[in-house]
Amino acid sequence: MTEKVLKPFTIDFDLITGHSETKNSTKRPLSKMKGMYADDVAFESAVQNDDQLVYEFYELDLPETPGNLLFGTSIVYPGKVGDEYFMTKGHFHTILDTGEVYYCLSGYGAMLMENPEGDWDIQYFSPGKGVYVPPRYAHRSINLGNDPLVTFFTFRADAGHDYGTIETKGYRKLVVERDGKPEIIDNPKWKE
Ligand SMILES: O=P(O)(O)OC[C@H]1O[C@](O)(CO)[C@@H](O)[C@@H]1O
Ligand SMILES: [Fe+2]
Repeated sequence: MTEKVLKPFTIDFDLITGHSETKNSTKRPLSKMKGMYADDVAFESAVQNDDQLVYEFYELDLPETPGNLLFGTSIVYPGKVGDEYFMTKGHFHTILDTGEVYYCLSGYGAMLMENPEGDWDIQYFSPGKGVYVPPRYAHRSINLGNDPLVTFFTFRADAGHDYGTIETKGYRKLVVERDGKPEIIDNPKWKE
């Protein structure tokens, strides 16, 4: 079978909201994030209450081959579960040796990263900041502000997503609000 030749194309993403008027986003409400927040009681009551939309992202339907790049915007809404800020699930890439670039369009937040060797890091997003996620690092965007955190991302199209590791082990660190400010703490649920 011959591969379809991909033609150049252009897509719109709003610089503030991150939304496209021509594409559909994938939506993750709280109920899709069971077990990911430290406070299970606060989580269950928030799901029962209004099951808020935590984040959504645009990922284009491109062939997942090594030469292609997946790209789009990610929008994490402001909010908390207990004292833990709204965040994405986070993932490793199935091809672990994959880097990814994020560029912040609007809002304020952070990218929390950790690798299988036990190193972890946090980099902060504000408009105009580009964050590099090196190969081997799981990554999770966290909204630390009062407005949506909007980023543009791109990575190799064949990288794949590995959620299993994060779902079973969690992240080593959490970002919670203490005295009105973000603080990084050890995740009480983290398993070696
Ligand atoms: O995989 P998660 O943590 O649900 O977040 C999805 C985000 O990650 C990406 O896969 C980019 O790494 C985007 O498609 C999207 O912004
Ligand atoms: Fe990624």
